[in-house]
Amino acid sequence: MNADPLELQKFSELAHRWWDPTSEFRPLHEINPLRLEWINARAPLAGKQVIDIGCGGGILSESMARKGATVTGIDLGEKALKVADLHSLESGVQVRYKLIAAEEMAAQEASQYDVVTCMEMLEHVPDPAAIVRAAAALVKPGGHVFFSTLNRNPKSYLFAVIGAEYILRMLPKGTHDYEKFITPSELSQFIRSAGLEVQGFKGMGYNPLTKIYSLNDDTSVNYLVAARRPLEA
Ligand SMILES: C[S@@+](CC[C@H](N)C(=O)[O-])C[C@H]1O[C@@H](n2cnc3c(N)ncnc32)[C@H](O)[C@@H]1O
Repeated sequence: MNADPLELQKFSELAHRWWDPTSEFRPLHEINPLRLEWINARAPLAGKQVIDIGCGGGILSESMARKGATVTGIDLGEKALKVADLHSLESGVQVRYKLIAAEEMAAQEASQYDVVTCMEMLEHVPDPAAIVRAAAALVKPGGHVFFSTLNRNPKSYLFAVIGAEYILRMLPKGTHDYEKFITPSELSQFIRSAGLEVQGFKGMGYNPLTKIYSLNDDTSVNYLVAARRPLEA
């Protein structure tokens, strides 16, 4: 199984606070409108079949469903999925949540999705390239795949680990393991090896003075990447 039990446990222990915008999940709540609009601008979501890999409590999944997509969210965290299901019941926003590995879902539902998203998840798995391959298998020819993760360099260590976990205390200590961060060139290689085309990168920055996140062209810490499965000849 391509999963680290300790990583899953970390998110499980906090799962009941997933939808509390002042909790450890505050950064996900704050970046969500930015990533949602970025995705929706590249792949208008209304009417699309979407799968969200590593969906957690469903912050992105629900927001994509609100845009009119039919969304499936998958994760290996049982508690997070329970929270996601409960929240969907409360909000009335329908999402199909499933406890299943991305690789297994890819074997069951290959080429079924117009859009595949996998945000803030690759840096928590032992074999991120296998998740990228699963995403490539799930998307239809011509469909879109979006990833976000953390770059690996001294600046990202300083900002994403020391800054976010120890100085600003935005995230619990130990949330991120620097060794698992992925450079844009490594991720590009995973994407191309999986048969997808890289469409573009976007950086995401945080200003600790204004406490505001924004999208920019600086991919040195947090970044997103858009990819596409070529139309078959
Ligand atoms: C930082 S959270 C991101 C949640 C969501 N993608 C978002 O951005 O709002 C990471 C998620 O990845 C999930 N995860 C970690 N390892 C996984 C694996 N091997 N397969 C599926 N999900 C995994 C965790 O359970 C958690 O829900």
